[in-house]
Amino acid sequence: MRTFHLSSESPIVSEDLSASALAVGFFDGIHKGHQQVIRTAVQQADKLGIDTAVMTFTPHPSVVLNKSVQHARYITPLPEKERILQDMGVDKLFVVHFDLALASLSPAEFAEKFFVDLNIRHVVAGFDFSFGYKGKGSMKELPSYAKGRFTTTTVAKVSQGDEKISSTRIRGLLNQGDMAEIKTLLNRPYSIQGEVVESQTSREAPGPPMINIHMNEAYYPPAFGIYAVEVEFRGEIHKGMAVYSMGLLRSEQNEEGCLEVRTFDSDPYLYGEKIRIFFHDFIRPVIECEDREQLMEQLLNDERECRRILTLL
Ligand SMILES: Cc1cc2nc3c(=O)[nH]c(=O)nc-3n(C[C@H](O)[C@H](O)[C@H](O)COP(=O)(O)O)c2cc1C
Ligand SMILES: Nc1ncnc2c1ncn2[C@@H]1O[C@H](COP(=O)(O)OP(=O)(O)OP(=O)(O)O)[C@@H](O)[C@H]1O
Repeated sequence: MRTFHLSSESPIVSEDLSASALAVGFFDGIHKGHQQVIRTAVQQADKLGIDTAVMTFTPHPSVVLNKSVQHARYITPLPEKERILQDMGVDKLFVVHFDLALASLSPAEFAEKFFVDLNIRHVVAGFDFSFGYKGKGSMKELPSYAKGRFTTTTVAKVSQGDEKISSTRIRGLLNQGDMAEIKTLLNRPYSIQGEVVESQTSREAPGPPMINIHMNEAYYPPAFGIYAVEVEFRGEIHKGMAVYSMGLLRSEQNEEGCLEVRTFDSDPYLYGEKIRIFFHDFIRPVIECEDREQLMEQLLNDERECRRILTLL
């Protein structure tokens, strides 16, 4: 997959682009609804014998348009999106810089610059996709801008439990730490990749060493708490538990949050390595421990509970 960075000032990439079927939207999370849109583009591309492309935007429009809730952190920051889209068989990813100039393009201008000029022959989006100045363009009018130069497919609403699956819904579940429900909406566990910044035996916690991870600020953070996780490093998956907290005993508490994990059956020295944490379930909120004994007992209970959950996967 190739990634192309575009903006309203430089919309056309310098080379002649091969024809594509395009899925368009912000796609934060690449949840089941998004997957349906992207899979439809893959099917259309196969039918037409052309490439599959996805168009996303950066940053989130809410940031540029100064909305009351601004999404500057993502369920899937750009590198995660690239990884997932590559696995879905996408050939080209267009990352369009979202700024006020882009937001002021009329729907017709947007369709000219970002569909026709990029050699898009088919456009797929969901029932609620809007584009162009004040979001005035919709899938209903898109064929009138296409003037026969591309065809369109509108994907019907994908719901779960009578409610639309959306990035907003998943952000709400991350605020509650409801990783089990998130897994059903994403069709995969929520995961983050981070670098190990400390790999040591904790003064307080019993058992194998804690691994402290730097969680990139671009990720939308989960609720503080203890989670049953799988950890991927050096090409292998290990069962374990994670605590996401303000930095429990540290003298400087960190508003951004600290992520520590402990794997049950291995304790390699991972300093500086990139590892991936898959969040499967919420175990409990962070509690204030009176003494080392209470913490040790709590951690043994947590480990038992995590092992039970992870065995059922
Ligand atoms: C899965 C897990 C859960 C934890 N939960 C708590 C907790 O609820 N309360 C607490 O005070 N410490 C808890 N700890 C311990 C702290 O996260 C931390 O490792 C310990 O306080 C040592 O901190 P230090 O590295 O600053 O010395 C937990 C550790 C692990 C591995
Ligand atoms: N549940 C869904 N069913 C069908 N299409 C969807 C669904 N969710 C999103 N889409 C489509 O996927 C594309 C990307 O949508 P977008 O990024 O706005 O997702 P969203 O989950 O609705 O986000 P948000 O909650 O932030 O509004 C758009 O074409 C949109 O219409």
